[in-house]
Amino acid sequence: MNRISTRIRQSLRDIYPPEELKALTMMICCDMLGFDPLDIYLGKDMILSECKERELENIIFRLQKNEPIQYIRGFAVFGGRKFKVAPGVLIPRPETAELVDWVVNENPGAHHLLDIGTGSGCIAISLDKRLPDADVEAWDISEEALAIARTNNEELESRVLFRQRDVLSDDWEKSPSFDVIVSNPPYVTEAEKDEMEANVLDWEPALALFVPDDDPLRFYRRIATLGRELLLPEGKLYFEINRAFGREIAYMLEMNQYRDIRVIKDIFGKDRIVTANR
Ligand SMILES: C[S@@+](CC[C@H](N)C(=O)[O-])C[C@H]1O[C@@H](n2cnc3c(N)ncnc32)[C@H](O)[C@@H]1O
Repeated sequence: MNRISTRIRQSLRDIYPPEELKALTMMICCDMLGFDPLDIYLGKDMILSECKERELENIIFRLQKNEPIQYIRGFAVFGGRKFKVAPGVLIPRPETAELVDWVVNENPGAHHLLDIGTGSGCIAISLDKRLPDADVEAWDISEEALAIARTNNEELESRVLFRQRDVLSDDWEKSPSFDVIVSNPPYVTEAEKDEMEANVLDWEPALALFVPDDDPLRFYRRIATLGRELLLPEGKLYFEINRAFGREIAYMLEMNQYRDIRVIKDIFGKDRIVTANR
């Protein structure tokens, strides 16, 4: 191992598990400092310029404070595209890319789609890119998240219409116009905080993550009600869910007269997506 890799690993070994640290070290050396991966594998020693030295110091300092590497780099890769991210917005997760795949594969002819709680815009923009004949609209309550989503919209040359909207409020006109409503709303209960890693808890926005313990389905129930007004007769709902609530969400949808309700597992075998027809 060269001196730089050794320094990174020694500075961070108390915070990150060995496998994650190995991947982080490679990412810092190759993607962020610009070294050749082969040189790293061969343990070749490298000299850092003064500027790169300062950059490395800064990266290590921020990682020691548990800041997610995606915030340090300023972007996350989602569905093969680079999305700008910063502490005001949730870092897109691989499970959510599966949600996009389900929507695209099952609705190739959809004309009008809505993403509720868009965050970085990862779902809405991916849908816009993969369904080029469709119009995609996306809502979020957070001005900070919307500013990042709009930057991503521009940089990725997509045409999503972003709106600031509180989905829990009821102060706008509604008429059925959407073929699909998709949402990855806040779904982590306050009780689950104890099991969460510091890099999520200390850095990602609470507004994007948490729901009260006594009302974990609040966003799903609200969107199910809205869906009855906003979806066209054959329209569909797609939710990313907390794996603990698949059955409850399916039951709630049944009570709201939805049909063909399915609970779908993610790549890790956990209940992760619920879909239903209006
Ligand atoms: C779990 S994040 C999902 C972000 C993004 N869609 C993704 O999958 O990475 C939930 C999003 O819902 C937004 N949100 C929270 N409360 C909301 C509300 N009342 N109305 C609209 N959006 C809300 C948050 O700002 C956050 O961006």
